[in-house]
Amino acid sequence: MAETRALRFKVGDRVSCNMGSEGWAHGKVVALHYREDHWPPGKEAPYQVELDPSFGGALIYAPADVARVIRQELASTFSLPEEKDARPGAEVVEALRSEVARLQEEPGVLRALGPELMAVAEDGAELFVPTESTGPWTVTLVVTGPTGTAYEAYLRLQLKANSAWPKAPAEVRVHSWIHNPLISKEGVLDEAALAEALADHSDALSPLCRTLRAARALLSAPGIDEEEAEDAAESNRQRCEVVAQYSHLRKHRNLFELDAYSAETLHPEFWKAFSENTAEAWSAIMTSEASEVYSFPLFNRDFCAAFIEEMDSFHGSGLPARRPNSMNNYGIVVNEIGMEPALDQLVHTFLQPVAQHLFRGVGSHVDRHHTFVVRYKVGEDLGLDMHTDDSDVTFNVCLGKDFKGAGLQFCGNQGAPDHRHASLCYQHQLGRCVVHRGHRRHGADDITEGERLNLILWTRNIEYRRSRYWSRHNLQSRSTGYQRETGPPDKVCLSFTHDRDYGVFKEYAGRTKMQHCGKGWCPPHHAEYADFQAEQPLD
Ligand SMILES: O=C(O)CCC(=O)C(=O)O
Ligand SMILES: [Fe+2]
Repeated sequence: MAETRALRFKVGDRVSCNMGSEGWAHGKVVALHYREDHWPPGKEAPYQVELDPSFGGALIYAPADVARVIRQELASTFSLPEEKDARPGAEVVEALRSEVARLQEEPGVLRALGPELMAVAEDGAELFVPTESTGPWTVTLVVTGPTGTAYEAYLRLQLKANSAWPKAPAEVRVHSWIHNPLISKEGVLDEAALAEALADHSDALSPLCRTLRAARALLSAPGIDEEEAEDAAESNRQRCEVVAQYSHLRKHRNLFELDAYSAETLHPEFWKAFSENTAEAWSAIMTSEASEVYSFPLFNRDFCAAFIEEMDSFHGSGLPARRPNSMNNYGIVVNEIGMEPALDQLVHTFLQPVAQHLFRGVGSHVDRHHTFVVRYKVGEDLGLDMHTDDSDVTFNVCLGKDFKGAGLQFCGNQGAPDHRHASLCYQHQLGRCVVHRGHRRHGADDITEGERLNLILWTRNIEYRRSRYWSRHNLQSRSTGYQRETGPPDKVCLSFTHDRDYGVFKEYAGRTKMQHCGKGWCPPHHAEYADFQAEQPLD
């Protein structure tokens, strides 16, 4: 018989279960060593869990006793501790400040910044503006991972502490896009695993230092599921390998450096607004293109040309590139070729204030960013089907080259009655950035001449995603998140990938009919407009 390990929970314990794309659902353990009749002999699940009525009340089972699958119930919010544990804000700030100063001495720490009061935080359902007395605060760390492991390279971490610090441990967010089974899709290091790891480090260390050591140790821990941990480490190793190999082939070394973005590379108007950093200065460089779509000058000409040369050089190197998404065959995820430190600076220093100015709340805080270059050319990818981005705020900068066509079509917000109605056709301009919410339906018209490269930054805000606002626009809430459409869609807003009525209004191009006809899901049945007609699937 296989060796049995003690289970972490007992009957009656409150737990949170990982429901995949639907997030975490709360409930209580109702049975241990659970089995279903049709399971082969020997198969069992460690726990049966009854979900709370607010999560549907179903009986489910947890397939593994690991923190990624089932963990102690999460507090409803991490921003504000229980009242009895809260300390005066000034004390917490002082404690964090002196710990940050000491962290600079810690091996592997390249930079330690903060504490900084968060510009926005969630209290479980709502977003609120923290104050110096409530917190929470963040400390940002740029570190190298554990030496000799697949996580050795540059890492950007953000520690979020509330006013019960250090009694309440910090939440650790890994902004770098590394593969690790203990890091959630949004980049949060598993809370239960962190609590266990903290216990392994001496409490004589300062609490921040202890948190950092525990976090680093966890990244390279074999994990409970060794195979998964090894797969993640391998994919990380491959990424580091590409970064290392390309580091010898870089054409413009400055594009990869921490201070790549400066008065020399940014557009002078942008630099002026950034230096002044007032609402008036930002407003002065913004063009309102349509409701919630803005554009502004970001890069200067020479910088765009250098960026393009770098992309051409990477393509020419023959090194493997990870593609940004399934719709894009020629794009490159630039974080994975070694540009991450530079792009972190672009996002967190320069684009964050823009997002805050344009989209207060959702744009007030940025965690991870997924950044890539897309390339369109006659004979290659021509355009991009209508879609929404898995981002909260998207920045899209045109790098060149010369081209015709390729308008960026905007429709409505996902799930809104007018989400398939046209609102804007934006024409890209060299060095100019268009910025919009990720849930806005948009797509790129085909290029008719030349070649186009754009730098796209998808930014995410965990605070926003934990609040009630997120589920309204969340891709997964197709059942509830869609309101009835007001009428038939505009042709330009149709998506051959997603829509059920594409073929009713438009001819499919080439092979897309075989791939997509009759396979769409949009609009969901309850949101169909009057006299809706779905296309006929192919036989
Ligand atoms: O090609 C463009 O300008 C749009 C690209 C885009 O929307 C995306 O990659 O998400
Ligand atoms: Fe997009």
